[in-house]
Amino acid sequence: MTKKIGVVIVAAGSGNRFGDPIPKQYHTLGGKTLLGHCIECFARHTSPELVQVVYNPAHQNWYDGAIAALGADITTLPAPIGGGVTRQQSVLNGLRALSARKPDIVLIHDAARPGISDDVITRVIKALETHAGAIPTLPVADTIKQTSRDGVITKTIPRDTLQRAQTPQGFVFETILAAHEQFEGQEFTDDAALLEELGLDVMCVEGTSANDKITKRDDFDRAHDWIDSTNKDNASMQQEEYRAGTGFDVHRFAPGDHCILCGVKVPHTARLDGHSDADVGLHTLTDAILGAIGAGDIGQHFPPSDMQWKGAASDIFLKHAADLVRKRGGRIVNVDLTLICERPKIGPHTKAMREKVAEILEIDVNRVNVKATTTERLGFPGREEGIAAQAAASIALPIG
Ligand SMILES: Nc1ccn([C@@H]2O[C@H](COP(=O)(O)OP(=O)(O)OP(=O)(O)O)[C@@H](O)[C@H]2O)c(=O)n1
Ligand SMILES: C[C@](O)(CO)[C@H](O)COP(=O)(O)O
Repeated sequence: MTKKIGVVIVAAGSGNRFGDPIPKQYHTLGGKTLLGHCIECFARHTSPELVQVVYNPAHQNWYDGAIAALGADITTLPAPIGGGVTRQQSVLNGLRALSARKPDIVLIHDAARPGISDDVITRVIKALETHAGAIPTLPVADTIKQTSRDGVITKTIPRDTLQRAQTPQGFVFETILAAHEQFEGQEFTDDAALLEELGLDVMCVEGTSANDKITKRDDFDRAHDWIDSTNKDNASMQQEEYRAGTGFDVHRFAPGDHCILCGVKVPHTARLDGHSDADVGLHTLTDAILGAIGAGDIGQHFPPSDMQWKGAASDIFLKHAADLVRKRGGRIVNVDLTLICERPKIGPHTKAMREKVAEILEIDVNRVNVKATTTERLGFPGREEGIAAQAAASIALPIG
């Protein structure tokens, strides 16, 4: 009898060791997020209806962007379920959500392992014909040392019986659900450990190095190598194309004591005048991003005639543009802004401005540049009648 295969992909982690504002599972390789690669691979072994993603609801925008970049056949993917504070709790939430769909077996996978292959999945499923659990592993290649807390070696551990555990970890569904329910709140670092605790056999099958977990930045570079080699063999792999957009804006000065520039309050002898908070920096960046995705300009999305934008904080406009990029499955590669004025002096504020823009766009601060120039006292900026700004944005969008 053909077994009904359920899948739980855990993607609710925050990627602290990866150290980027965007959680690692939402970083892209070859036009798709790490999570997207996993979803597509498992959907091939079962149907998308049986693939349950576990996520952090605070990551909704990133999640939507990840799904938007996938093929049309993924549209029947169930809504993601919220995770817990530990991987183990996230797995349990996923298993509970999946139980109504009554799978016979379940494969539990880390979204942080985008290099999962059909072969590894097939080996795990095959081993489940004779065992309650099966996991992919790789033998340990290095000599393993046990050390004291201060780093002095206390023992050399024979490595011939040691294996590195990967995912997907496959189980008879009812067995692993019952085990996770029983051990809820106790700490285990993988799912196989729960069956081990119950004295049940878990079989090891051969994993692959491409399936190693992305934990730190270096691991991500390694995964880039994997995707490059996969692309050569797989014409259907989705590719990215790069788009550029530019923006330009001017706001005049009016009586006041500070300007809002890139979301930062900059003390000055005048304020900038405008329908919103007149943040010339954020308006210009918004136009550059809208330009790169062919989405018109800020005035079309937020008409000056609309009173709801009167005095509005311009964060809203820039965030809207970034959301449009993510909804198309794209990502912001970098933005570069030049503020053009004699005064106020911008230099002392560029760090805070870059951080604020990065926060609004939800990208790394290294992808944001803010600089300033004068016009040598020529023209309206030179006469200190207002501030002009120009910006460029580079966006990667999936092709096809
Ligand atoms: N509360 C958690 C913690 C982790 N995970 C998922 O479990 C997998 C393996 O965890 P790990 O590599 O530790 O991911 P993070 O928890 O995101 O990373 P870190 O420990 O560095 O914060 C990842 O796909 C992660 O998203 C999860 O769903 N829920
Ligand atoms: C489940 C796992 O990926 C198997 O290697 C690993 O144990 C997850 O551990 P982490 O500490 O949450 O990265």
